[in-house]
Amino acid sequence: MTPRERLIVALDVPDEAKALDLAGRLAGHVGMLKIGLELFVAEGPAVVRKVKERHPELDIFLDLKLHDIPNTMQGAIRSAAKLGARFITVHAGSGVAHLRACAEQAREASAAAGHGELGVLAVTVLTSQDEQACREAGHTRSPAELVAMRAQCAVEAGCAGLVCSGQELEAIAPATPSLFRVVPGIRPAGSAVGDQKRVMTPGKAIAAGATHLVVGRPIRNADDPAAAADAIVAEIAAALG
Ligand SMILES: O=c1ccn([C@@H]2O[C@H](COP(=O)(O)O)[C@@H](O)[C@H]2O)c(=O)[nH]1
Repeated sequence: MTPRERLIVALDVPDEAKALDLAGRLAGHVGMLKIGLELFVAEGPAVVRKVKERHPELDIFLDLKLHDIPNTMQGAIRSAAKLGARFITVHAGSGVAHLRACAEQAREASAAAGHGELGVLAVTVLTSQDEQACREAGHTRSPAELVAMRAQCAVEAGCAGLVCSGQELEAIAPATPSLFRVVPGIRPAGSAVGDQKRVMTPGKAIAAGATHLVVGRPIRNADDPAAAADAIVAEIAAALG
């Protein structure tokens, strides 16, 4: 995988026009585009087809963070496979059986759809949650302990990968050698942290074992998003050595 292929940009914009504009500026500078709740709720699956049609070279990551009964999540996964998405996210907190149902459905549905494999990524603990947020949500374990437990669930369930913060990577990388470790909460030095709580710079996250970085505001809000993406790709390349 090239350094550029490791960079995923979050298209967290309110409509298709803004998504296509940002995708156009970033094509050739990033590896994958992430469509999340804001854009998907506004524009629906049509925006996925439109972005893919304009930029067939860029994979689409559907970050819908499914959290429901297995039958309902499996239906959403069949629909995502028909759209030709590369990744879809599922919350890991519901346990191995739920994750396994999703991972098995993704393999079956992507084989049937013939678009290439849809990988299920298990979201361990949101990077916007710190110790206090986990306590308030009723957990007695720390974010790091929860991430380790849920990473194990992702392995047992046969998920393609997991989502965690850079801060847990060193602990979980040895136990997840064949999984994609997709890391949001990425902040180049000096960038505003915003609502993220467990953050890391691009270089440190790659050095700690991230396979992919997810970056939103530090690229989207830059005066020159393509130049901001290039700087992160250069930091990834330097960390890979
Ligand atoms: O734990 C998670 C899971 C997903 N995300 C998503 O990543 C991007 C991050 O955007 P920034 O603007 O760089 O903070 C965003 O789309 C989130 O929904 C996450 O941040 N943490």
